[in-house]
Amino acid sequence: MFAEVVFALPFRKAFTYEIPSELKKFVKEGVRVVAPFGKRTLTGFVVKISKTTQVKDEIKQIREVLDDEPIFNKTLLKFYEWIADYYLCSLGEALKLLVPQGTEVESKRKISIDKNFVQQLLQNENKKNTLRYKILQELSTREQITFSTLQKAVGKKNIYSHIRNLVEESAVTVIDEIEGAKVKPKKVKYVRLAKDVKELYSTLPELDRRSPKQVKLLLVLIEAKGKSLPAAELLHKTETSKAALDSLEKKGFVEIFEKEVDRRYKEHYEEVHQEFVLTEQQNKVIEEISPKIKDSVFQSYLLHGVTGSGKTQVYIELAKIALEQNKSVLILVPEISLTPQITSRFYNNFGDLVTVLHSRMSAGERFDSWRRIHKGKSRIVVGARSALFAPIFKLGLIVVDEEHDASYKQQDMIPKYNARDSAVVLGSIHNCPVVLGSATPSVESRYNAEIGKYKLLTLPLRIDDAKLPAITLVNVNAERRKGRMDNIFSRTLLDKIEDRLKKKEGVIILQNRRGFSTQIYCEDCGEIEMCENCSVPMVFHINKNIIQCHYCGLEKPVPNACTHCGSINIKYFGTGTERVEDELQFYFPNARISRIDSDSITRKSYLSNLLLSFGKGEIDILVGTQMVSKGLDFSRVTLVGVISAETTLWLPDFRADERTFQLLTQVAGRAGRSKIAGEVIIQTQNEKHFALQKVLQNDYDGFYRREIVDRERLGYPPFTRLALIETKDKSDQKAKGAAIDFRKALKKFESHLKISEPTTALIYKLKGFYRYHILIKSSRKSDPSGKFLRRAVIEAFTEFNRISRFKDVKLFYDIDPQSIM
Ligand SMILES: Nc1ncnc2c1ncn2[C@@H]1O[C@H](COP(=O)(O)OP(=O)(O)OP(=O)(O)O)[C@@H](O)[C@H]1O
Ligand SMILES: [Zn+2]
Repeated sequence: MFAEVVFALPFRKAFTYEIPSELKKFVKEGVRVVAPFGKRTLTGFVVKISKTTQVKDEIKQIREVLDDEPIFNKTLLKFYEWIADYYLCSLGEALKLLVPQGTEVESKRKISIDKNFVQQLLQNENKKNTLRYKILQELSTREQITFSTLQKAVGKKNIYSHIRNLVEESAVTVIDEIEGAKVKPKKVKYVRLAKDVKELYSTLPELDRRSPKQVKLLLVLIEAKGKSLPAAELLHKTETSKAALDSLEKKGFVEIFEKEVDRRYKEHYEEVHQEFVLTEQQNKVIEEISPKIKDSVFQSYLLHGVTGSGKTQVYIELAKIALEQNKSVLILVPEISLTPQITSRFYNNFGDLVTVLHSRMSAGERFDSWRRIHKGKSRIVVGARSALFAPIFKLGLIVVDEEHDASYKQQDMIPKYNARDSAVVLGSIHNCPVVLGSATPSVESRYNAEIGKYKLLTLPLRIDDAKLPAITLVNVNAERRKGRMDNIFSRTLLDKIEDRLKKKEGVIILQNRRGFSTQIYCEDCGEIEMCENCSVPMVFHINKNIIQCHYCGLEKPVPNACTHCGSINIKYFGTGTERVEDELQFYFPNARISRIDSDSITRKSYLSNLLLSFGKGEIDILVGTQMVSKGLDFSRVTLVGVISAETTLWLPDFRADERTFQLLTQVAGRAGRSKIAGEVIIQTQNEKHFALQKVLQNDYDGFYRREIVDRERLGYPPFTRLALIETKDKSDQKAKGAAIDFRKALKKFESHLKISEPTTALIYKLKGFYRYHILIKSSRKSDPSGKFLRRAVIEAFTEFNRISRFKDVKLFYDIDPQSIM
């Protein structure tokens, strides 16, 4: 018997292995196996089993099987094949998304060191600035080191020839050590009585004289009436030592055994459960979708419901229907740790059937959550982007809440998938409806609704007849001329805040930049303080009293003088959330103000506690970045202020207007969600800008109509499909050379595709790497599925590898990029 195995490596083929007879029972399609690969040992996925093989070369054997039960079946495999094909990665790289991190088994190359001998060699070395000397120096201090650690330590990659020499000199040996899974089920020691109580009682008096502590232990266990207790808890409670317990075990009084515990992510945010009579518009939506759940019919819906229209309750009702049908439910939300309210509402309705999956959980919690889903114990999965890959077998409904949110796109790792678009494919494979919900649908989804690919459903009214908030645009330039600006605040906004503080109503202030001031500028030489690894300005953080790069995290002390010319004439520009908080506290010394941004949200309980306090009225004003615009549902918020609408407006990206419209409409939607009317003040220098005008008029459709015309005229999605090619290297010349060569390799596709010349990326240098971009556009008319575009990129890559001197330059493809910066 043979197994076809794929690995999470960039090889687009499967490798054939023999299944040794003792593993025959366990190797099935859909399990993970450990197998030799080249000089290493790796974890791979079995995608096919066959009786015979055409392979003529030597066939290696599978070493180990990791899963008792398959983690994917033929249906699910189709989905991962689609991911690999569409986002241009290997099937193994796609399947890697399915498994929790830290569960793979791999070999690591290690260097085992004869320390004394290496120290001798080091002393005999007379040249002290050679690479060999540096290597010996590193080796002389330890017994073992991995190749990669040594490479990092000496700052060079090409250490192999030196190591080979050292092996010949018998100073070191190279070993391949297999490292087991880092994340495992958690087992805890439990104790229970091994004899019956009567028998025990008769021995107690005797025992009490010699070992009163042991008696104490037994009494607690007797009290537990046959139930087992965790050993740690038992010892703590009785203030006894492990020795006492061990001795009881030896005497046969108790039994100590291991029990697996379920690690659950603890939610800090809780709401009281509420029952509702559904509104007519909610019922209409549910009536439309529920037959599709019952009959297992795929259909994608765009649910366009204004802010506060009760979309969450629609999802909950639909989930109830899926559960009745014995099916599971997947709810995707953007950055789940920011949306504790929706999670809490699902817990309130479905209790233990719910599990969450997100990046703030520990690896162990995620692993246990994954296994609960796999076993079918957790049937409602609420999670961020990566929850799309939860091992759900009987899926009855997929919801993508806030479908317009950019966080659904994986930007950093391969494959760079979009969870929203992939969710639609997943639904078609599982034959279930997919609901994309938003108050501000993405232009692409709205267009898909227009051409009938998605079905459009609407919730045009707010719950309880609440009115959408009244919005005012405040022109800061005009206000400044009238002397009605106090630094970054307009009088208009300050007056409104004062009024709400008096009435004890909640206020939310948005400034979509963190830090205190976002640029440090020298008035003498005109230079801006830049990051040394990235071509972006350093940001001043007053709380930590540092300057920081928001791209690579580099922190430095605040400069006393310009680092270019030494002048002390330095000025701070640009407003971040810290400054907003600081100034607010100055104007309203008695107000209770809290800040929400990625600097302040460091602990997982912080945001939940903060939102609880805000809900109870213990905090008056929340200041934050876009984090405050996402889904917050507090009836006491009656005022929303935006310090500057410009933070997203002038980004050199074709989605800048869309992002601005969405951000402002969403944050405005936090106000007036209940009986008391809400008000929104947006400060801007561009009040005539159409995106802001459409926010003001609360006119999503108007925004869409105008935007879609521009997209068609300029040849952007949804009328074209984009692929962004990025080259990146520590050497500017090499990164540029690779981009030029890749562009040459693309030349023969020019008649069908619009291909830009290589350009420096907008953030030209990032974390020490120089970046070049090529943007490819493929028309939806001539290439509706994008097949031609993908083929062109793959073929160009093969050609590039053949012709280019810059093959070792890092090269990335991004299909449907969210941002082209
Ligand atoms: N049928 C109902 N009757 C009364 N209240 C309801 C009903 N349905 C939902 N609600 C309440 O209305 C409020 C707004 O609903 P929800 O938070 O789901 O809005 P939303 O559509 O998701 O808005 P946003 O897009 O702004 O996040 C919530 O407090 C919710 O509990
Ligand atoms: Zn940087």
